[in-house]
Amino acid sequence: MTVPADDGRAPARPVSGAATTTADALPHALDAPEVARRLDGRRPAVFLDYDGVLTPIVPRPEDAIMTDGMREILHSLAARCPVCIVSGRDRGVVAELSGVDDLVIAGSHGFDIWDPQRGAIEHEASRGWEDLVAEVTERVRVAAADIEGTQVEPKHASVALHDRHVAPEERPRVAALVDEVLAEHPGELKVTPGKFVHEIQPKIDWNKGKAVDHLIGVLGLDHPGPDGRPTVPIYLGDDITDEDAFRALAQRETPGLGVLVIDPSDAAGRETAATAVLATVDEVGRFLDGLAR
Ligand SMILES: O=P(O)(O)OC[C@H]1O[C@H](O[C@H]2O[C@H](CO)[C@@H](O)[C@H](O)[C@H]2O)[C@H](O)[C@@H](O)[C@@H]1O
Repeated sequence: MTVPADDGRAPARPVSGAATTTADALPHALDAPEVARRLDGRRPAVFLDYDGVLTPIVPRPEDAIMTDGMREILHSLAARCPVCIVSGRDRGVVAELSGVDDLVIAGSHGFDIWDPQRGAIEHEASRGWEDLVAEVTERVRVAAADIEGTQVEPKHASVALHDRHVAPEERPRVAALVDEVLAEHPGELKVTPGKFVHEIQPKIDWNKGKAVDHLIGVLGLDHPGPDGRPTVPIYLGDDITDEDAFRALAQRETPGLGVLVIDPSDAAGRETAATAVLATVDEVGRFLDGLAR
């Protein structure tokens, strides 16, 4: 078991509680008998990460625009089963970049959940951290201005400090800034890892996994669907933060299905609680298209 460091930095590998393996040992979701077996006779409820799953990773966050084709696949799937997007981004940004405003979106790593039918979905971590996040966002914005190439993304319940365009030799300065900010707020903040991004969040026991479990309860997805078939939750994600959701599904009484989207060349080094893998956003489209039929 890897225990989180006490400085708020997330562990590099998933904390146990669900069995993990390296991604190169997992079957491919498009032809895995295990996936077919778990879906057989069941209605899927599909939870989807955004960046790296519904859109490829691109150099600038604002350019991750979902294709019309993926939007059609999502709508066709949503006509047959529940579909929710669960993103580290703000939900308004997800709606704008995806062009989707009629699905449940859990934004800000699941802190901010909106259902077009029910409105805001409240939970135990819905509020109480606003002043802290505003203060930290301003602190990071001012300090990062001195480090060329950084991009600060203010968000509803966190601030993302991107360093993709920072010279490699300057990146330790970005990490040092994050450490400084954490040290200024002992016990109040955590930083979750991402792809060339440090996500500084309130240190609250809430994450994508808790959000998915909460949604399953609120949306009644732990009961059979209208056609009487039992529901099986499926989560597709690519990041370390998505491991919380894979674990949450693996630990359910009737386990759900986690699908890790990962370039095969990175798979040997990635420990995961997922059940199967896909390699690209195109394969995600084919997998969802198959579920939609
Ligand atoms: O949970 P997600 O929906 O996967 O969001 C994770 C973060 O994605 C975005 O950053 C990442 O994707 C960008 C676009 O491809 C890329 O330029 C960046 O380097 C990546 O870190 C987003 O900007 C973050 O706010 C999300 O938390």
